Amino acid sequence: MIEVSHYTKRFGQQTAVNDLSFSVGPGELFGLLGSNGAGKTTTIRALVGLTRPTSGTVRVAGYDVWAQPMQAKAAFGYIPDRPYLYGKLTARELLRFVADLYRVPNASSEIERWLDVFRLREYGNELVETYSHGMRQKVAIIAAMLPDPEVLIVDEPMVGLDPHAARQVRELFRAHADRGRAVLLTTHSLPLAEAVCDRLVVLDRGRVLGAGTMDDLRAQTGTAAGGVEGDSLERVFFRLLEEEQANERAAKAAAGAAE
Ligand SMILES: Nc1ncnc2c1ncn2[C@@H]1O[C@H](COP(=O)(O)OP(=O)(O)OP(=O)(O)O)[C@@H](O)[C@H]1O
Repeated sequence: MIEVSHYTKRFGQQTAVNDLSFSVGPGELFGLLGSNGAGKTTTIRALVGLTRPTSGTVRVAGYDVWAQPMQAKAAFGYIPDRPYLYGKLTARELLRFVADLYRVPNASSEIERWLDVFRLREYGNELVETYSHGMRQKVAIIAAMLPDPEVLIVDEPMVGLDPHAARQVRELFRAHADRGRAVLLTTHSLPLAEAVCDRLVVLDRGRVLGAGTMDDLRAQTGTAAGGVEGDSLERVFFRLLEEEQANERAAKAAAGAAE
């Protein structure tokens, strides 16, 4: 349902993402991890049609996001890390607007159900500009979920959410995937990624350091083979970064010796 094939994005001289390929199928919750500046948001922006790949292709629900933007955009919901919401609308008005755009069946009752889920019903007639950061985040999540999208694309979902809402959202994404949808999320929360993701890609400075299930990553970093089965994603993540740094030092030393 999501296919990223040899995606590369350059900004001037800088390569933000280099030859990234992965796919996310129905029923899968997929995590894109990496340090600051790794290329996560750049990848997400390509998937939702906000930035054009320098090379490679990105497809959502079978549609090339750049060649068939209307079809692709109808198939996914997007929760950005900094959502833009029309502040002069109330939450109900904004959600009604989204429901009309996507022709959501039983829109009124669906909107009320979602406002209930996030305990926003009593604030539903307040202007969004009066909302706290977390409340806006919840409205952005509802707006993406209302059309029940085949593909859900989420950039840093938990920022600003209280612990109760964060748990709800985690369960919501898992349940969405379990209903045969595809969910792609980026996060800095390794415990979150470990708890909900079926497969992961770890990026660093635009390159893939590791990819696969938790077991694949453990095998790749030698932590399972070394008898430390059950190693946390945090350990695996740091191991991948350490290995990358060691490889770079070795390459530099080899280059120095050759001069
Ligand atoms: N519009 C742009 N112009 C120039 N460089 C950019 C642009 N957008 C992103 N970059 C660069 O691309 C690289 C990857 O950035 P990106 O925002 O994708 O990282 P990220 O993994 O989402 O990081 P973070 O965890 O900090 O959000 C960074 O070095 C960033 O400076």
